[in-house]
Amino acid sequence: MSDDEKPGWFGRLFGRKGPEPKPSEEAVVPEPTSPASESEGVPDFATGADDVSHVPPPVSEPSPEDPDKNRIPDEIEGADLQPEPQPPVEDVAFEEPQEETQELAPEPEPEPAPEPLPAAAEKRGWWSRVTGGEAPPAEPTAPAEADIQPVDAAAALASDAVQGAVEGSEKRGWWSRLTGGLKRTSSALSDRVTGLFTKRKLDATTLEDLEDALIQADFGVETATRMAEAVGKGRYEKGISPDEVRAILASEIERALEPVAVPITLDPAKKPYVILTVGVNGAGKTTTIGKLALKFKAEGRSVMLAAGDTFRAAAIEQLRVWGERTNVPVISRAQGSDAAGLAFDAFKEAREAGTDVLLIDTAGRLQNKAGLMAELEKIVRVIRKLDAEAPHATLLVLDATVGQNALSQVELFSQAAPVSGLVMTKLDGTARGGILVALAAKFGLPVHFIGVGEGVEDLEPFAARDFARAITGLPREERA
Ligand SMILES: Nc1nc2c(ncn2[C@@H]2O[C@H](COP(=O)(O)OP(=O)(O)OP(=O)(O)O)[C@@H](O)[C@H]2O)c(=O)[nH]1
Repeated sequence: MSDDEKPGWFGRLFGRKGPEPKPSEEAVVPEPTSPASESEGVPDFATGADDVSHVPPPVSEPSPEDPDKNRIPDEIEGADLQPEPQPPVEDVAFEEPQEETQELAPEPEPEPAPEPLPAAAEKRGWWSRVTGGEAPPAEPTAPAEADIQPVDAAAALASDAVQGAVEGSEKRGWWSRLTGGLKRTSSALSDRVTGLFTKRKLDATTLEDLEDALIQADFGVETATRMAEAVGKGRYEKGISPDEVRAILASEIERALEPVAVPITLDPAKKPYVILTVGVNGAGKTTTIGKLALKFKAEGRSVMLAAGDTFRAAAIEQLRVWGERTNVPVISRAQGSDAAGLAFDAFKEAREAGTDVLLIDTAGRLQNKAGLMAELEKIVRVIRKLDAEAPHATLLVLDATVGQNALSQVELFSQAAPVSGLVMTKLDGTARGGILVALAAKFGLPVHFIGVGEGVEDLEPFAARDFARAITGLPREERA
């Protein structure tokens, strides 16, 4: 289909979306009032990349009547990297850690008392299918060490969050969780498709409206255009049912996502296999680490956690509670300690204990963005003193509710750490789950896991076909 056959297609596409838009994906995609989607409230983690020059800022055109009307409030823009009213990190200076492991003080009384692993932990099968590896022998016991200062209210909150994640998992299958989690996106999309294609002949206006719906779901302009064109191909002035449209969209989405649906593969020769997790605060790093720890353990792998978000006491405590609940040792130090030194010590300890997987948490917020990036670079540099190939995987955890801002977060974090794959959380909290497709189109980074809820079973390996069908409201199709 040529542009001549679609009068007003691109004119409308680019002309209506802003006064002076550029013909690029980011310039055209509107963010209604904030970097996050309209439905998510006011996340304080919605940015993290305001100095990435080639990524345009979210829509912030002043209104002629009220210049402040569309201004992005300071508390949203860049808030994840603003100072916190916490004691400052003491040692941001690059003091490389010495070989000696620091003495760790006795661990405080665990609070609350750890509970047995949920049934999910005993479930096997999916992880084997994904990792393909043989389950290693039983876990050697490594000492749980910590010198965390007691954190009262924060600890209680963190414990509640972990408790909710563990207990909030009703016994439902993944497909049901996935479709439930993607409901907001799929309903919005499906309603538009039904409205547009019921008893109507397919014309340019209908396709433009479809394209708008896809853009609103954060698929990105390029992908939305391609998908709308696929629907229109050879069908002008003919009838097409909403289900046919959904099927075409699903197949386009699957095609775009198939190359990035790559499972994380743990190399058993690397002991420990070091996984660094990065991302802005609130994206779900700590929760993801806890859920992954549970999954790895369920496969019989031994796991150790490193509480590398030394900036926030609550983050340390949250990881400690995850460690208790999953019966996994957590290496931590007092708030404000050097995160790179902690990562180094944890690596050494995991190696000495013969641990299979070391999951390192990191801060998502520091006193400023440069500090955050410097800390990540330092962690990577320091653990490479023990193994030049470490970290063996660096997972960037992205919160789907930040919408197009996820694109700039990938660019920002990739500058500081060797991001090897993505985990997208909170797809249940947005009607704009198409962001995953936009990310795939732009970066082609492997998407290892997606999260569709707070429960431990709400994080699963990413499968392109299931996602494509769930997001378009189609029933599951079993592969032959
Ligand atoms: N609805 C929903 N909530 C999620 C999902 N993943 C994580 N969360 C919740 O998001 C919140 C933040 O998660 P954390 O794991 O604390 O995020 P973080 O990136 O470690 O944040 P900091 O510790 O602040 O750096 C918690 O309440 C989680 O339960 C998801 O897929 N869906």
